Amino acid sequence: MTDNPEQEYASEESTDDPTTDDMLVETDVSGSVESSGPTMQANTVVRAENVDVWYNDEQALRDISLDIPENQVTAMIGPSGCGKSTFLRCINRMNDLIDAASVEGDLYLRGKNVYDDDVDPVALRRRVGMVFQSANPFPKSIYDNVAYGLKIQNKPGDYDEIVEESLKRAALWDEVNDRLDESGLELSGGQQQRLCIARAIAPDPEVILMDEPASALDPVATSQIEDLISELAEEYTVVIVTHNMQQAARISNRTAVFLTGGELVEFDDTEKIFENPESQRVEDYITGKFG
Ligand SMILES: Nc1ncnc2c1ncn2[C@@H]1O[C@H](COP(=O)(O)OP(=O)(O)OP(=O)(O)O)[C@@H](O)[C@H]1O
Repeated sequence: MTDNPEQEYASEESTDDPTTDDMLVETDVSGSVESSGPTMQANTVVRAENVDVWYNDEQALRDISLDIPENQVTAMIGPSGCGKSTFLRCINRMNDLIDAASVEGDLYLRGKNVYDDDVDPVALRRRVGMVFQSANPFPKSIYDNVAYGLKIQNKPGDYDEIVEESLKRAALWDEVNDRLDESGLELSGGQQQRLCIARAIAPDPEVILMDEPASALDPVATSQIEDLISELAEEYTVVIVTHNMQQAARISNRTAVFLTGGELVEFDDTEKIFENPESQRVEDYITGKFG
């Protein structure tokens, strides 16, 4: 346990030794839409129902309910401290790694409640990949950064092929294919972030969570990441937290607006949120009157 879930997540990934039980639970987590939860639209991948999160006595999220659709980019926006990252971390149970955090309510991945006792969070996180604000490649070669998750899971398959395909999908292959043995730490910031995206893609997750993935990058690298996110949504369901409203407007299909107090105030098509929001508070936020 730690106050730094990002660090814990990386070390957990790197030391994981999958068991047969993990694999069983993995099958459950990826089960059919009808598996054990509520009936939901066929294109709903993640459903939150009445989710509350506390850090000790402080409530960070209040009664959050929303459906995240498949093969789309869903953006989470809102002022600092309104709970966007906390919500993202509910989806792959990263909040389990924070001692002070407690989660109530239901969070389904394809109809299976990820907080059920029989769900192994490590198996869940193979299904729900994550990319963080600051690129965090392992101190290993470019190749090993991408292949590492496969190796520790003993995943069958042609690793060379998977590494190449993942780097291509992350729009990095052309820049690194002649130096796969070099350290991932020698890449530029934008390349490191694309390497982390390739690492997240390699185990073939269903959902990719991105927590401000471009906020530490220059405009050119940011634009590359934005293009990449739109392409990724053809294959994966992407959920992105961003402080940058223009970025949400550019790349997302749906936008959730969280406001101070951990409330989800509006969730709708991105165009509707930015052009004609229902809530005055959302309009004030979008137009920069506060936040
Ligand atoms: N590890 C933690 N321990 C205690 N409180 C926390 C922790 N992480 C977040 N919080 C609190 O929970 C609330 C929501 O934080 P969170 O980081 O989810 O918001 P956010 O909208 O993502 O903010 P930002 O945009 O600044 O990243 C804040 O009040 C924050 O102080």
